Amino acid sequence: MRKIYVFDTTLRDGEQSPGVNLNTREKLEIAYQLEKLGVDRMEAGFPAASPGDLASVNAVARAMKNLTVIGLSRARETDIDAVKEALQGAADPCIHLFLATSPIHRQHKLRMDKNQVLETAQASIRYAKKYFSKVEFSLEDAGRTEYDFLAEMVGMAVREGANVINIPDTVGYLYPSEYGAIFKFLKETVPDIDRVQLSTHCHNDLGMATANALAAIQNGADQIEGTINGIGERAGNTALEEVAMALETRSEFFGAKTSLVLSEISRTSRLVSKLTGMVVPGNKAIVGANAFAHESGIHQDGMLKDKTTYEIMTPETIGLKESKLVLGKHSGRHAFRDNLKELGYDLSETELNAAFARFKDLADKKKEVSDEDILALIEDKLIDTPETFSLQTIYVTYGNEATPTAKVIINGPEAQPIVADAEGNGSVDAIYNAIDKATGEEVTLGDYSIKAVSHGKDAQGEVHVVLSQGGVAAQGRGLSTDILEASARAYLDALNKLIEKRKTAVPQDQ
Ligand SMILES: CC(=O)SCCNC(=O)CCNC(=O)[C@H](O)C(C)(C)COP(=O)(O)OP(=O)(O)OC[C@H]1O[C@@H](n2cnc3c(N)ncnc32)[C@H](O)[C@@H]1OP(=O)(O)O
Ligand SMILES: CC(C)C(=O)C(=O)O
Ligand SMILES: [Mg+2]
Repeated sequence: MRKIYVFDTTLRDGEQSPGVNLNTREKLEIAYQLEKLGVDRMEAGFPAASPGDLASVNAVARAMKNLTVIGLSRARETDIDAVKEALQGAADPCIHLFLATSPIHRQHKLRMDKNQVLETAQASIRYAKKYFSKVEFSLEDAGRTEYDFLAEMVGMAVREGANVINIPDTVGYLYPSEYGAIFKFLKETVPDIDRVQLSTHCHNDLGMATANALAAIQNGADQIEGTINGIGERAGNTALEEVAMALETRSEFFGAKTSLVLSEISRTSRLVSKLTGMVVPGNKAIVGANAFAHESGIHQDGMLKDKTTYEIMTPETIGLKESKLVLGKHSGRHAFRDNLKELGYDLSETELNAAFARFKDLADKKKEVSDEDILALIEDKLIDTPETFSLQTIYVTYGNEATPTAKVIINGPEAQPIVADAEGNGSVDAIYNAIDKATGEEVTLGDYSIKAVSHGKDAQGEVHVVLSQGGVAAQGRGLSTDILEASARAYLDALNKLIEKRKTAVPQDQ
């Protein structure tokens, strides 16, 4: 299996993400985690950018004992001097020089012709070689550079003694077959190309950064440059975790592997997200919250029968505990039953069907149904009290400067539903006054409490009430994604229990 070297640039190109600014302490924290992840090379920053960046690169350089620490530099002596200063104390220092080679960059940005670019690059490699035994040279915007000029520049860098030559698709422009072809061309054309390592560095402007990096590997690249979570300039860089897992999962296809400690991927991703403030989208490959989560019934059924039906890699590989079967409106009975079993409930087929119907009702209202939601649904119905009164509908009118009013439609012992309306001190009070009117029951509200039983804006609210009547008290519980509905349900639940207690009460001896 061919080894692909991992060059992490989270601390340099990753930090170039708009809005991201890492201080020395944060850079060090990420660096230690990248070391655990097993990256071979780490670009710690761009020392000429600012005194702060120089200091951070130096702190990282001194801290890392088992890997190469790299500082970025333009093709300028002052930048190279800054890298020299920043990498003092590094166990294995390397300078990364770059100069753009494409016609667009030559003409508009550098305002240099081909010769000037060649000579500037050559002079900078020569200068850097005086101080560094390891030099990487990057042809910025190589992806949009003429083939013959690429070969000329790479040939020069090989002769000048660069150790690694990087061929970036700086603006994420190329299609994998085009990008791969450049590596093939250089391998076949440039004399002594085997004396250097070729490196891939891709950006994700058209969403092809990972595919392009893999195409480069297929065509002879020895090193992959990228960032954790794919952060970086504009749409970001190649996500290292994606390439590492593609090589791992399709090893027979690529015949190449990184030596990353894959089980550290998830932890590294979380840390980088936390410290950079760049949230990982739920659907992000490998490290997104949904990457190992399944919501639809047919997929969940497949997963329960055999995980390979819907997972091409295991969550354990990247350091996660397990896959998730998320219960939601697309889930089916298999996953629902499995979830109930995990929660300690083994329901009969009839009970399961009834519970499943209630679950689907709830799932229509909520994005995700949590274990707490399921428990609340099941336990509420396991202790079944006959319902003398049940809620059909409530309407509430509320305004902070108006008296709240409520109208309720209640199913009672008669065939015809009962309609009543009332005012109150607040919305809940108005609902309870309307229920009293509808049921004709006189009860006293002893206690009222409310809590959320799951999380988020669409959490279920659970209301507890205690009602009393003639010295007899009963508790009621109501559950809904709406707290006013939960309040009404709790009141009716307690009322039904009071009525049951009244029916079964042993008459007192006179
Ligand atoms: C593809 C990449 O990711 S490259 C890395 C990009 N990262 C960064 O730019 C972050 C750090 N950069 C900075 O802090 C600043 O740009 C500095 C300190 C490096 C330079 O700042 P300034 O001196 O004010 O120059 P400014 O950034 O405005 O312009 C860049 C200059 O560098 C030149 N330049 C650009 N690339 C190179 C290069 N590889 N080699 C030599 N000169 C270069 C530009 O032509 C321009 O030169 P000019 O001033 O003669 O027109
Ligand atoms: C500095 C170079 C390698 C770069 O980041 C790019 O070309 O994208
Ligand atoms: Mg880049």
